Amino acid sequence: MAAFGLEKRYGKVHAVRGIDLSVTSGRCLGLLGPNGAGKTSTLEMLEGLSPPSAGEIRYRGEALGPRFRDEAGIMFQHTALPEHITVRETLRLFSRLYPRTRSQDELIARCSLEEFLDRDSRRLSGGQRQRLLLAIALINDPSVLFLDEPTTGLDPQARRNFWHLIEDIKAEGKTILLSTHYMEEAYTLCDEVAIMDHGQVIALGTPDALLARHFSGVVLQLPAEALPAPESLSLEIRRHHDRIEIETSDVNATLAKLLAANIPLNELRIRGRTLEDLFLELTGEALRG
Ligand SMILES: Nc1ncnc2c1ncn2[C@@H]1O[C@H](COP(=O)(O)OP(=O)(O)OP(=O)(O)O)[C@@H](O)[C@H]1O
Repeated sequence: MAAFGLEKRYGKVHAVRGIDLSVTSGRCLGLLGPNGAGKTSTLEMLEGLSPPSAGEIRYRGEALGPRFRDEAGIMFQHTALPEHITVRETLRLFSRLYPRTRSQDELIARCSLEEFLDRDSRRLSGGQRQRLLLAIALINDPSVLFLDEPTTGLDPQARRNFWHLIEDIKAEGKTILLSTHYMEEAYTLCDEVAIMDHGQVIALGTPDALLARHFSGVVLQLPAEALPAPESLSLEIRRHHDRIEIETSDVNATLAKLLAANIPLNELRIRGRTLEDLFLELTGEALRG
């Protein structure tokens, strides 16, 4: 699936400003960016639900048509589920909408729905609801699956559980397009990421290649109070509210400087670079969750 010169305008709002994307069959592409970056607008165009203001979209070399609709599955960011019916009945209801469906038992097992099958779908926890919405998106056994911020609002454990389900679905060979503002989610699930900001793609590639292209070295973290006057050390330092971070590609030399200045290192931590750092590097702004 590919898109060229994609744009979306809502009146005066130019939400998507000319982006090119492609995802190969069986791979997972992540659209990553802060609130308002244009991820949902882009996904809705790729899903064939919202006409682009400019640009074109191709699926298996053709414009989006019946074949695409037959082979696509969508998990929306907000979905109203029918009320007063159980999870099992909800699945049955949605199954009737498709000529070809995956077996219910398989869907139930794939999305771990067993324990709440007979519960009213309004009584589900956040994680359970997302698993049901995922099952609904998989009913027609799609080749390409769209997930719009599937774990927003979930607690960390539920988010990780959901990631495992997506990994299993990926292993079935499905193509996945996913939007998220969680860098770790993109890093865990996506073969490629498109980092978006203000309606544009500002970086595109595999997570590791993007990090390697922009960074060398690691980040040393210390509590803010450990370095009362860090400026005097001529190190590359970034201040956060409770800690400072020192970027370095020569850990030995940096540690030697800190030791020479009698900086207490008991609480020193070392971390690698993340997609979060990359966003900060590219835009000068932290990602707003
Ligand atoms: N139907 C609409 N009418 C007018 N403006 C819209 C509409 N949908 C989105 N926008 C605007 O377009 C811009 C991009 O929104 P979009 O929802 O695509 O971003 P997003 O990256 O998905 O954000 P979020 O992470 O909050 O879902 C925002 O400024 C938003 O307010």
